[in-house]
Amino acid sequence: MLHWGYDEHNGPAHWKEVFPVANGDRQSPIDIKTEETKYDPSLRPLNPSYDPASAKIILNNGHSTSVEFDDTVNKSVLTGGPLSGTYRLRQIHFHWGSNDEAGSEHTVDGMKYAAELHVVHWNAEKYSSFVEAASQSDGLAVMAVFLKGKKALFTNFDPSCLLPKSLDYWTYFGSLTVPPLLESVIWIVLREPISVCSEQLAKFRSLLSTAEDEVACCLLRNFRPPQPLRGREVRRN
Ligand SMILES: CC[C@H](CNC(=O)c1ccc(S(N)(=O)=O)cc1)c1ccc2[nH]ccc2c1
Ligand SMILES: [Zn+2]
Repeated sequence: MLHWGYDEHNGPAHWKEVFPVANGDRQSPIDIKTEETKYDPSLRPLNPSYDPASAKIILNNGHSTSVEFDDTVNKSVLTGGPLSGTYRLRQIHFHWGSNDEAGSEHTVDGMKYAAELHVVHWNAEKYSSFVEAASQSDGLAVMAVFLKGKKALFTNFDPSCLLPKSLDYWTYFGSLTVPPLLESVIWIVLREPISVCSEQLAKFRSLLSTAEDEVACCLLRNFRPPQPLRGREVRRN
Protein backbone atom coordinates (compact mmCIF):
# COMPACT_ATOMS: atom_id res chain seq x y z
CA MET A 1 0.00 0.00 0.00
CA LEU A 2 1.63 3.27 -1.14
CA HIS A 3 -0.26 5.77 0.98
CA TRP A 4 -3.41 5.01 2.94
CA GLY A 5 -6.72 6.34 1.68
CA TYR A 6 -10.29 5.22 1.13
CA ASP A 7 -10.03 3.51 -2.25
CA GLU A 8 -10.19 -0.23 -2.99
CA HIS A 9 -6.39 -0.56 -3.08
CA ASN A 10 -5.51 1.54 0.03
CA GLY A 11 -8.72 1.73 2.09
CA PRO A 12 -9.60 0.64 5.68
CA ALA A 13 -9.27 -3.10 4.87
CA HIS A 14 -5.56 -2.53 3.99
CA TRP A 15 -4.57 -0.24 6.90
CA LYS A 16 -3.56 -3.18 9.14
CA GLU A 17 -0.76 -4.00 6.67
CA VAL A 18 1.08 -0.83 7.74
CA PHE A 19 -0.64 -0.09 11.09
CA PRO A 20 -1.16 -3.42 12.95
CA VAL A 21 -2.94 -1.55 15.78
CA ALA A 22 -5.89 -1.50 13.32
CA ASN A 23 -6.78 -4.87 14.91
CA GLY A 24 -6.31 -3.48 18.44
CA ASP A 25 -8.73 -3.66 21.37
CA ARG A 26 -9.88 -0.03 21.36
CA GLN A 27 -10.36 0.90 17.73
CA SER A 28 -12.83 3.49 16.47
CA PRO A 29 -15.40 4.10 15.20
CA ILE A 30 -17.98 1.70 16.67
CA ASP A 31 -21.67 0.93 16.22
CA ILE A 32 -23.45 2.27 19.33
CA LYS A 33 -26.13 -0.24 20.38
CA THR A 34 -28.32 2.14 22.41
CA GLU A 35 -29.95 -0.68 24.42
CA GLU A 36 -26.50 -1.81 25.62
CA THR A 37 -25.28 1.63 26.74
CA LYS A 38 -25.00 2.05 30.52
CA TYR A 39 -26.21 5.18 32.41
CA ASP A 40 -23.30 6.51 34.51
CA PRO A 41 -24.39 9.07 37.18
CA SER A 42 -20.74 10.09 37.69
CA LEU A 43 -20.58 11.57 34.17
CA ARG A 44 -20.71 15.37 34.29
CA PRO A 45 -22.15 17.81 31.70
CA LEU A 46 -19.83 18.67 28.78
CA ASN A 47 -18.34 22.15 29.00
CA PRO A 48 -16.99 23.27 25.61
CA SER A 49 -15.51 26.80 25.75
CA TYR A 50 -14.19 27.99 22.38
CA ASP A 51 -12.74 31.39 21.42
CA PRO A 52 -13.33 32.04 17.68
CA ALA A 53 -10.10 34.08 17.64
CA SER A 54 -8.12 30.86 18.04
CA ALA A 55 -9.20 29.60 14.59
CA LYS A 56 -6.20 29.83 12.27
CA ILE A 57 -6.48 28.02 8.92
CA ILE A 58 -8.82 25.82 6.90
CA LEU A 59 -7.18 23.17 4.73
CA ASN A 60 -7.73 20.03 2.72
CA ASN A 61 -5.12 17.44 3.75
CA GLY A 62 -6.24 14.92 1.13
CA HIS A 63 -8.12 12.88 3.75
CA SER A 64 -10.58 15.49 5.01
CA THR A 65 -11.15 19.22 5.25
CA SER A 66 -10.07 20.63 8.59
CA VAL A 67 -9.95 23.90 10.49
CA GLU A 68 -6.81 24.18 12.63
CA PHE A 69 -6.78 26.20 15.85
CA ASP A 70 -3.98 27.88 17.82
CA ASP A 71 -3.31 25.26 20.51
CA THR A 72 -0.31 26.98 22.11
CA VAL A 73 -2.51 28.39 24.93
CA ASN A 74 -5.69 27.36 26.75
CA LYS A 75 -8.00 29.64 24.75
CA SER A 76 -10.40 27.01 23.36
CA VAL A 77 -10.90 24.05 25.65
CA LEU A 78 -13.23 21.19 26.55
CA THR A 79 -13.74 20.18 30.18
CA GLY A 80 -16.36 18.14 32.01
CA GLY A 81 -18.11 15.10 30.56
CA PRO A 82 -15.99 11.97 31.11
CA LEU A 83 -12.82 14.06 31.12
CA SER A 84 -10.52 14.72 34.06
CA GLY A 85 -8.66 17.93 33.38
CA THR A 86 -8.63 20.40 30.50
CA TYR A 87 -8.38 19.29 26.89
CA ARG A 88 -7.23 21.93 24.37
CA LEU A 89 -8.91 22.34 20.95
CA ARG A 90 -6.55 21.46 18.07
CA GLN A 91 -8.71 21.05 14.97
CA ILE A 92 -12.11 20.13 13.62
CA HIS A 93 -12.76 18.04 10.49
CA PHE A 94 -15.47 16.02 8.79
CA HIS A 95 -16.11 12.48 7.45
CA TRP A 96 -18.64 11.87 4.70
CA GLY A 97 -19.81 9.33 2.11
CA SER A 98 -20.35 9.18 -1.66
CA ASN A 99 -24.10 9.84 -1.09
CA ASP A 100 -26.35 11.12 1.69
CA GLU A 101 -27.27 7.58 2.80
CA ALA A 102 -23.88 6.93 4.43
CA GLY A 103 -20.86 8.91 5.60
CA SER A 104 -20.75 8.95 9.39
CA GLU A 105 -18.03 6.87 11.08
CA HIS A 106 -19.96 6.00 14.24
CA THR A 107 -23.35 4.38 13.67
CA VAL A 108 -26.32 4.17 16.07
CA ASP A 109 -28.09 0.79 16.13
CA GLY A 110 -26.64 0.23 12.67
CA MET A 111 -27.97 3.55 11.37
CA LYS A 112 -25.52 5.63 9.32
CA TYR A 113 -25.78 9.43 9.24
CA ALA A 114 -24.80 11.44 6.16
CA ALA A 115 -21.59 12.79 7.72
CA GLU A 116 -19.78 13.30 11.04
CA LEU A 117 -17.97 16.29 12.54
CA HIS A 118 -14.96 15.58 14.81
CA VAL A 119 -13.80 18.25 17.28
CA VAL A 120 -10.28 17.16 18.30
CA HIS A 121 -8.72 18.13 21.64
CA TRP A 122 -5.56 17.06 23.52
CA ASN A 123 -4.62 16.80 27.21
CA ALA A 124 -2.40 19.88 27.53
CA GLU A 125 -2.44 19.57 31.32
CA LYS A 126 -0.45 16.31 31.29
CA TYR A 127 1.42 16.41 27.96
CA SER A 128 3.52 19.04 26.17
CA SER A 129 2.37 18.50 22.59
CA PHE A 130 -0.46 17.03 20.53
CA VAL A 131 1.82 14.39 19.01
CA GLU A 132 3.01 13.32 22.48
CA ALA A 133 -0.56 13.23 23.80
CA ALA A 134 -1.60 11.18 20.75
CA SER A 135 0.48 8.25 22.06
CA GLN A 136 -1.10 8.29 25.56
CA SER A 137 -4.25 6.38 26.57
CA ASP A 138 -5.83 9.59 27.99
CA GLY A 139 -4.11 11.94 25.55
CA LEU A 140 -6.93 12.95 23.21
CA ALA A 141 -10.64 13.71 23.44
CA VAL A 142 -12.70 13.90 20.24
CA MET A 143 -16.30 15.14 20.28
CA ALA A 144 -18.29 13.64 17.40
CA VAL A 145 -21.41 15.33 16.00
CA PHE A 146 -23.65 13.53 13.48
CA LEU A 147 -24.79 15.42 10.37
CA LYS A 148 -28.12 14.26 8.99
CA GLY A 149 -29.27 14.98 5.48
CA LYS A 150 -32.22 17.36 5.53
CA LYS A 151 -34.54 17.00 2.52
CA ALA A 152 -36.14 20.48 2.77
CA LEU A 153 -34.23 23.76 2.89
CA PHE A 154 -32.90 23.92 6.43
CA THR A 155 -34.34 26.56 8.71
CA ASN A 156 -33.55 28.03 12.15
CA PHE A 157 -29.96 26.75 11.76
CA ASP A 158 -27.81 28.86 14.06
CA PRO A 159 -24.67 29.50 11.95
CA SER A 160 -22.78 30.71 15.03
CA CYS A 161 -22.48 27.29 16.50
CA LEU A 162 -22.05 23.82 15.05
CA LEU A 163 -23.29 22.11 18.20
CA PRO A 164 -26.86 20.76 18.62
CA LYS A 165 -29.17 22.09 21.37
CA SER A 166 -28.55 19.10 23.60
CA LEU A 167 -25.04 18.17 24.70
CA ASP A 168 -26.20 14.73 25.88
CA TYR A 169 -23.61 12.17 24.82
CA TRP A 170 -22.29 8.60 24.76
CA THR A 171 -18.65 8.04 25.74
CA TYR A 172 -16.14 5.17 25.26
CA PHE A 173 -12.38 4.60 25.02
CA GLY A 174 -11.21 4.33 21.39
CA SER A 175 -8.68 5.39 18.78
CA LEU A 176 -7.94 7.71 15.87
CA THR A 177 -10.15 6.58 12.98
CA VAL A 178 -7.44 7.22 10.41
CA PRO A 179 -3.83 5.96 10.41
CA PRO A 180 -1.83 5.91 12.66
CA LEU A 181 -5.08 4.71 14.44
CA LEU A 182 -3.50 5.43 17.82
CA GLU A 183 -5.58 4.08 20.72
CA SER A 184 -5.48 7.34 22.64
CA VAL A 185 -8.95 8.83 22.22
CA ILE A 186 -11.71 9.34 24.78
CA TRP A 187 -14.70 9.49 22.41
CA ILE A 188 -17.67 11.73 23.27
CA VAL A 189 -20.46 11.19 20.74
CA LEU A 190 -23.32 13.72 20.96
CA ARG A 191 -26.70 12.01 20.75
CA GLU A 192 -28.48 14.82 18.89
CA PRO A 193 -27.44 15.35 15.26
CA ILE A 194 -27.28 18.72 13.47
CA SER A 195 -28.92 19.25 10.07
CA VAL A 196 -27.22 20.16 6.81
CA CYS A 197 -28.73 20.16 3.32
CA SER A 198 -27.77 17.89 0.47
CA GLU A 199 -25.99 20.69 -1.39
CA GLN A 200 -23.64 21.20 1.56
CA LEU A 201 -22.89 17.46 1.73
CA ALA A 202 -22.24 17.49 -2.03
CA LYS A 203 -19.64 20.22 -1.43
CA PHE A 204 -17.59 17.78 0.66
CA ARG A 205 -17.50 15.32 -2.27
CA SER A 206 -16.15 17.97 -4.61
CA LEU A 207 -13.02 18.28 -2.46
CA LEU A 208 -9.98 16.74 -4.10
CA SER A 209 -7.87 13.95 -2.62
CA THR A 210 -5.06 14.77 -5.07
CA ALA A 211 -2.39 17.50 -5.08
CA GLU A 212 -2.49 20.36 -7.61
CA ASP A 213 0.09 18.75 -9.91
CA GLU A 214 -1.80 15.42 -10.03
CA VAL A 215 -4.81 14.36 -12.10
CA ALA A 216 -7.80 15.66 -10.09
CA CYS A 217 -9.56 12.93 -8.13
CA CYS A 218 -12.41 13.69 -5.70
CA LEU A 219 -12.42 12.55 -2.08
CA LEU A 220 -15.81 10.85 -2.47
CA ARG A 221 -15.80 9.18 0.94
CA ASN A 222 -13.54 9.22 3.98
CA PHE A 223 -15.24 7.18 6.67
CA ARG A 224 -13.87 4.06 8.36
CA PRO A 225 -16.50 1.35 9.04
CA PRO A 226 -17.34 0.41 12.69
CA GLN A 227 -14.73 -1.73 14.48
CA PRO A 228 -15.16 -4.60 17.03
CA LEU A 229 -16.21 -3.39 20.52
CA ARG A 230 -13.97 -6.05 22.17
CA GLY A 231 -15.94 -5.91 25.43
CA ARG A 232 -15.66 -2.13 25.86
CA GLU A 233 -18.46 -0.32 27.74
CA VAL A 234 -20.30 2.63 26.18
CA ARG A 235 -21.61 4.99 28.89
CA ARG A 236 -24.20 7.77 28.59
CA ASN A 237 -24.94 10.85 30.75
C1 LIG B 1 -0.68 11.61 15.70
C2 LIG B 1 -1.50 11.67 14.41
C3 LIG B 1 -1.46 13.08 13.85
C4 LIG B 1 -2.27 13.20 12.58
N1 LIG B 1 -3.65 12.75 12.82
C5 LIG B 1 -4.52 13.48 13.54
O1 LIG B 1 -4.22 14.56 14.03
C6 LIG B 1 -5.90 12.94 13.69
C7 LIG B 1 -6.80 13.59 14.54
C8 LIG B 1 -8.10 13.09 14.72
C9 LIG B 1 -8.50 11.94 14.03
S1 LIG B 1 -10.12 11.31 14.27
N2 LIG B 1 -10.77 11.02 12.85
O2 LIG B 1 -10.01 10.08 14.99
O3 LIG B 1 -10.88 12.34 14.95
C10 LIG B 1 -7.62 11.29 13.21
C11 LIG B 1 -6.30 11.79 13.02
C12 LIG B 1 -0.05 13.46 13.56
C13 LIG B 1 0.84 12.55 13.01
C14 LIG B 1 2.14 12.92 12.76
C15 LIG B 1 2.54 14.22 13.04
N3 LIG B 1 3.76 14.85 12.93
C16 LIG B 1 3.62 16.11 13.37
C17 LIG B 1 2.34 16.33 13.76
C18 LIG B 1 1.64 15.12 13.58
C19 LIG B 1 0.33 14.74 13.84
ZN1 LIG C 1 -12.19 12.21 12.27
